[in-house]
Amino acid sequence: MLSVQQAEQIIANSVHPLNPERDIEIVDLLGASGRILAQEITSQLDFPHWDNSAMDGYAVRHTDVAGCNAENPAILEIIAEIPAGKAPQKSILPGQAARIFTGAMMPAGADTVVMQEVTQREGNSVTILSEPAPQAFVRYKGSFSQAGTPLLSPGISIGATEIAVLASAQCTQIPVYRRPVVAILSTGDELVTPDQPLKPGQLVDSNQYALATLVTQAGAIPQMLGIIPDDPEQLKNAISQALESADIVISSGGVSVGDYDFVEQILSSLGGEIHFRAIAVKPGKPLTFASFNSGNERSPILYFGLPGNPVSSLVTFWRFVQPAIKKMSGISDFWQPIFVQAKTQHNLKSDGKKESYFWGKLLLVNGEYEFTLAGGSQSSGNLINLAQTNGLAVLPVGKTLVNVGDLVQVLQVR
Ligand SMILES: Nc1nc2c(c(=O)[nH]1)N[C@H]1C(S)=C(S)[C@@H](COP(=O)(O)OP(=O)(O)OC[C@H]3O[C@@H](n4cnc5c(N)ncnc54)[C@H](O)[C@@H]3O)O[C@H]1N2
Ligand code: MOO
Ligand SMILES: [Mg+2]
Repeated sequence: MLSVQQAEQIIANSVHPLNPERDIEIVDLLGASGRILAQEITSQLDFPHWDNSAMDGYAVRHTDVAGCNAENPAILEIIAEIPAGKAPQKSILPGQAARIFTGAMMPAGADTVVMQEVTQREGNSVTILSEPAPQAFVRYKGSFSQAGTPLLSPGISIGATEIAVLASAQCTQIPVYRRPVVAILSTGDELVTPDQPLKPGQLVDSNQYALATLVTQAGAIPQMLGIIPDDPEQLKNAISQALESADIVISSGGVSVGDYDFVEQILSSLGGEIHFRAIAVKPGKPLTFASFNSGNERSPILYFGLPGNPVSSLVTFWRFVQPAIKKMSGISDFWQPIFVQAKTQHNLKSDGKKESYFWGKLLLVNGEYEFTLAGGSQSSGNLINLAQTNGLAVLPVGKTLVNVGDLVQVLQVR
């Protein structure tokens, strides 16, 4: 059977990131939050835009205050007052100073700011009681970034700090990648929507809602196609409809070896290339991955047939689908799953034949991660104790036991 790492590689090789020319949208500043930048941002502005003061105080010529102290102060004539937002009108000549405030433009002639706390003011003169360092408290034009220098690179995720840079650069129409569209369908005759009363043998379709939530969190647009019965004709129609409009299609259920598991045969009959239909992972063994060449300008459409068991479908989503969505979305870094090392608070046991995932809580305790196994059943059919978990501890193939207090790799989820 294929290893998790082989499956991961096959998926990564099949993902085509969105096209930075074709797959872009223009959004406004606040609309850029959480989006992926598609083009480099430069500015014709220097940062700071002009020499300005970092303190409330006095703009002086350093040569006028060199060597001064409380016993031997420098006394200067104040010839101007420069608040923030006003251009200075006068140059500072020897023996002169300007009253200046934080953020205000430095006047010509001055090269240093003396903070107000080491001065005494009397009418139009100021006494400097302590020598400042040359150029103290001046933020020089272009010293943070010069005009024409790239400010933001394509492929980054846009958050508050990037929005601050875009606003400062007066960039209000921002080219971002469109969000990938991910179609989601649930298969199973036993499934009903959450608002329907249950008849014997029926079960609520929880996967569709959990997967739609995770798709949104991954930065894509979920297209919920509902519950499709275990009927080859209806399933075929639903999947071919999903392939029309989506970049990625996710189904849950119908990928095992039962008489009502039709997903693989339908993918083949629709011309999909099946890359694998089982991997050595627990839970999630029957994960099925296929791609469809759309023939035209579009990149291949990826199909993930997730196992129906609720935990299996979420574990395989976190481990395999989420990185694929992120890589497709145009992000250049940080699309890979994040693993941390944690000290386990419980023994973790596996038969060593498959890479095994255990769900629980990852907590930072005194700067070190601890993993606490979720209480109750670790059955892939038990979604109840998956709530409020945020980590999946991983035992690789060949590892049958991790003892309490030993380190284990944990995949961060949520
Ligand atoms: N003879 C074998 N049987 C099974 C094997 C095997 O190797 N040999 N593998 C088991 C494993 S492991 C898994 S995982 C499941 C995968 O089954 P399917 O993907 O075919 O899924 P279904 O049979 O349709 O459903 C399985 C289970 O999950 C429930 N389910 C399905 N969809 C949803 C949904 N949208 N929301 C909530 N729950 C759902 C369904 O009712 C079943 O209980 O196969 C094993 N069998
Ligand atoms: O893979 Mo199944 O997911 O073990 O229940
Ligand atoms: Mg089945």
